[in-house]
Amino acid sequence: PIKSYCALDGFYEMYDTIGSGGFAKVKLGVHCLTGEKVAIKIMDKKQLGDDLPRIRLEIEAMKSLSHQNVCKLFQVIETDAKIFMVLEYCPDGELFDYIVERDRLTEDEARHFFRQIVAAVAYIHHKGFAHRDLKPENLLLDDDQQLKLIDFGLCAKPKGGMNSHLETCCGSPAYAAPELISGKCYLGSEADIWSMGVLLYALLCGYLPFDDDNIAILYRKIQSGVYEKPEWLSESSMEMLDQLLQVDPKRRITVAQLLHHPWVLKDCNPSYNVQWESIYQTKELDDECVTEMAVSVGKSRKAMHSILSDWSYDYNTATYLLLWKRKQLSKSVRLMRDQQSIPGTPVSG
Ligand SMILES: Cn1cc(Br)cc1C(=O)Nc1[nH]nc2c1CN(C(=O)N[C@H](CN1CCCC1)c1ccccc1)C21CC1
Repeated sequence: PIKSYCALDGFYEMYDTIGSGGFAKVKLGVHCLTGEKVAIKIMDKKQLGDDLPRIRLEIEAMKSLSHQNVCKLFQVIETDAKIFMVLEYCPDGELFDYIVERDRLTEDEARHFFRQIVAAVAYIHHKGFAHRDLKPENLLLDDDQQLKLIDFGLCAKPKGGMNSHLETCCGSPAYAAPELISGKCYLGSEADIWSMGVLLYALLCGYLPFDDDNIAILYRKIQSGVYEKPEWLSESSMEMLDQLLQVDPKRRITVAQLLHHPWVLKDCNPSYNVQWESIYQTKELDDECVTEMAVSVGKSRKAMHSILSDWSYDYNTATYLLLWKRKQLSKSVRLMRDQQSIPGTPVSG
């Protein structure tokens, strides 16, 4: 462990910084009770300034999201000066770097990733959220080529549901939908679909469909909807891109149609519908995990069950979710036992 933060002492061991953005940095951490690696996003409240509400929004959004392709929030720690978000660690970094290293992906590999992006977006839309900043930098790889969507700081949960319009122009210009950059009211879901088109183009081509150093020219290119179609694109890929990159949002494909689009489902066994449903039933707690936690602190299962049912995103929530993640990966559902607390256990070494 390197630098320690007293708020984390004894709960997490801190290691090096793996990412730093404007007002935050992300450090690799280890959750002491399970030994699982986590990514801890550390924000200084003073530096955040009036960005603080964005972080509150990101935290509330991530608390309600539990999906195999959405980066999981395990715990939130707030001190006078800082906010710590304990998040899922993705050891293989950003999809952005994965594409750059390979120039571009084959159609099959692009489809493998695009399917997961469709699943994640369908799920967050179903939960009433639009991400509004979909790009390869916000998609991380875990150690078995599974994508995890991150950075919900710009997401929107429209008051009137997913069919009510938004105004704020935000996100990264090259991925922004025409209606969003022309200052019109827009539907977050439709803007996300456009960004998925830009994302799919980046996967298949290795560069952006609309690009220019001059922002005004970039906007004109986006609003024209005209983009180059390199010769390595198949007919079906071009058709898929056309349906995503429709300038008129009403003519753009919807996420529901994407879920059973032939290009998305190609070479899939028929039963495999894109798993947009979350494989996590966050509601009922896993008995084996609850029991292991109860035993390790000498509480009854009933007492531990009611503590965990509050979902207070404290250390107990993190311990439960990390144990549960281990169980999903058929790893042992065991906690590090504090040697001293069990009488008669010889303290090793
Ligand atoms: C880059 N990298 C290389 C390896 Br190997 C692992 C990683 C890595 O970052 N893994 C990782 N696991 N979990 C996370 C990360 C990074 N990460 C992030 O949240 N990373 C974002 C990256 N954004 C993309 C565009 C702007 C910033 C970030 C946000 C604020 C400050 C710093 C970084 C989380 C916590 C969710």
